[in-house]
Amino acid sequence: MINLTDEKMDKTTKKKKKTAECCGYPISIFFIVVNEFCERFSYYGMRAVLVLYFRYFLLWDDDLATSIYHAFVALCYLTPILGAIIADSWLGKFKTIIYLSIVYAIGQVTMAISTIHDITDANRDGTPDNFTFHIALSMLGLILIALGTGGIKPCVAAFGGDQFQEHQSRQLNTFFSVFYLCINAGSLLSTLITPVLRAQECGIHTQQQCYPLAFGVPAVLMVISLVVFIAGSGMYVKTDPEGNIMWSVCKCIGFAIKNRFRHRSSSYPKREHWMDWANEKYDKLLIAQIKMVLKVLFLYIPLPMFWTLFDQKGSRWTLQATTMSGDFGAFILQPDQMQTVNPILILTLVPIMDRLIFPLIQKCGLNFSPLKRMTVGMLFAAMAFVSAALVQIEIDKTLPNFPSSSESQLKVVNTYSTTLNVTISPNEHLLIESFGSSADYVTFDHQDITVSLNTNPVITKAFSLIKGGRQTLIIPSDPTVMYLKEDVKSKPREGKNAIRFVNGYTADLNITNLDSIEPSATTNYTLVNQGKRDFVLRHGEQWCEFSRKFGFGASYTFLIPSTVFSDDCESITEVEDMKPNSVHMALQIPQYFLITTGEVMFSVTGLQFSYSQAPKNMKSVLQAGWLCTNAVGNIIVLIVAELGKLPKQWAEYLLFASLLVAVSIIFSIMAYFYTYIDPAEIEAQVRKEQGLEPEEMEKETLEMEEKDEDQKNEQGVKQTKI
Ligand SMILES: C[C@H](N)C(=O)N1CCC[C@H]1C(=O)O
Repeated sequence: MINLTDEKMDKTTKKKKKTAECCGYPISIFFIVVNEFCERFSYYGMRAVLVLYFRYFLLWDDDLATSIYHAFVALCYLTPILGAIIADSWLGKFKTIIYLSIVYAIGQVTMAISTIHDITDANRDGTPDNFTFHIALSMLGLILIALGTGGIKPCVAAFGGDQFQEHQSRQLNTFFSVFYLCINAGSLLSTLITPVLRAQECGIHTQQQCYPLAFGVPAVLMVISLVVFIAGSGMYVKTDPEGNIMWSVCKCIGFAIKNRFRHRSSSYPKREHWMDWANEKYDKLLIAQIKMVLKVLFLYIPLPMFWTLFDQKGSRWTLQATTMSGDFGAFILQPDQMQTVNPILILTLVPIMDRLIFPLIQKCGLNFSPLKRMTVGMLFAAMAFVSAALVQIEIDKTLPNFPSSSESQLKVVNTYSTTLNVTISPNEHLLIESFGSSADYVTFDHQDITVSLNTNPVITKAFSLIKGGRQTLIIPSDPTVMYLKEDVKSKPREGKNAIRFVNGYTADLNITNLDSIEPSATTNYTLVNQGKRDFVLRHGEQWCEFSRKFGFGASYTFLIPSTVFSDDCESITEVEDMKPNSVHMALQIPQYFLITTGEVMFSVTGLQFSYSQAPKNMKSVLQAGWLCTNAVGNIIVLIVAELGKLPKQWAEYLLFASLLVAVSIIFSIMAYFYTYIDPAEIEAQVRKEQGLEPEEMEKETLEMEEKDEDQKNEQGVKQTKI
């Protein structure tokens, strides 16, 4: 009885139901943040191994793999619109989260199943026999995941916000910070764990990289996320949707435009806002709510530019890291692991900003409003790209001088028994000792060359070089069969090292992990990771072991002499085709620090702002609008990647930085004209203007709800708590 009265009291005063609290916070938010942690673990964990799955399981090329990856990410940030419409117009946030989480979990399970190679590996050779099956299943899984993750994302944040009372605005802000911390804790753990799971070997018939485990664990986390959310069910404040609000919004906007057009003559008096042209037909409250949403959405127009820079962490910055050294002494960092610096910094910067920096700024009497924070956040991101450009300039100083598209480069390797005088027409003369090479590549601006060796008799041979390519002229023990071998002309991917062997031994050789190599032949490049690597050379019963410590991003040709077994591999000569990376990855930390500081100011604030400025019945819609800025940012990255790059990478970084500075200036001007609103206050004011005094409103609401309750009780329908 008492409970019912409390509930009615809450409803009449238009306040939300008070839920159980702990330290001033509703207990229900515990379930929401744990749910978000598990969901983000699931999402980022799956994302961490997705490109590798495309590349090495489905055997797609780099371009297709990265394009599909970015398209998937963009889709994940477009589907929030769908989720928001379902939540605000039809099911309400609670049910939308549950139903779409089920879709999401099914998607993750489908994805995990699609990675089991044994399903179609009838001949048991370790590779799937029916790629179409795996591609179709994984695409279905990805579509379900995008629908799920995007669909619930605007609802979870807004649903969390709904748990707070009007007087809890300080706690509400802290909630959004904690929410962001959970996102990043989930992201950090999963991006560390899933690549390790992927590197395990598993399988029924043959042992392969364990993609099913790497995708299976995120699937389990998604199920846990759903269970945790349902567990909190009894404690949530659940606001019901107010009919098909999106349809009403569209009709109202359409009518306002049509009506304005009909009355375009100057004889009609102007109206304050173009939406006021809907006054004739639509409720003033709906018009006021649409005005609030449109005002914020208009402000969002410049925001995708921030995400365009932010999302390049995973692409351009990771590529930059592949040209750097990740040797930190106590540990080795791989180029793609550098990305984990972002969530690590979020976990430290959010509390520092919230507890120290923002209160300090406030104490100094400065008004650091949300929109100012977002502008400063953009400027930090621009500075991050200036820092990336400076690092790039340092890297460029250490990079080899690669040929331009009209040039060709040539190096000479001599495995003949004596020193040779090599003349390359018209006027290149090189003296190359036995089992040695020319000091560096010689650059030609023409392709046709003639090579002469000072053997007796003189050997002369004509070659055509590859335009824009790098090649090595291999002179074997029989110089008459000298030949060209193509070299790598960019830094090997992922910071690996490209190595190959020239067989100067008189018979076939077997080398660990390589095919058998004939006398005088040269193997193709093999990529090896940083660190000490051992190779065993074998011919029949004879063998010797050869060890080499590798850095990052180098390329070597190893020359095997005929004496290789008699001196226990000691006489193998190393020719350095490309120097290892020398600029340290630690130099990327300032740019990560700057972009993450920018993210805290921009993204956490944007999340809070989108919630606080939205009318009650359109909270998810505005969250979706906010997430869409991220989708558009990703699409711009895709377009930029397709259009190609500026000739100098540092110039491209500076271009992006300048664009973001320009955009942040535009945004600050727009923000200057924006007046912060209290949507609840505006709604109450409009109601008052409509002639409903607060007491009358309360009475009317109470009467309506009582009638509603009686009807439901009569029908034996279980009462939903609001
Ligand atoms: C991992 C990022 N630091 C991050 O938290 N996000 C990037 C896009 C928005 C946000 C997220 O919700 O994942």
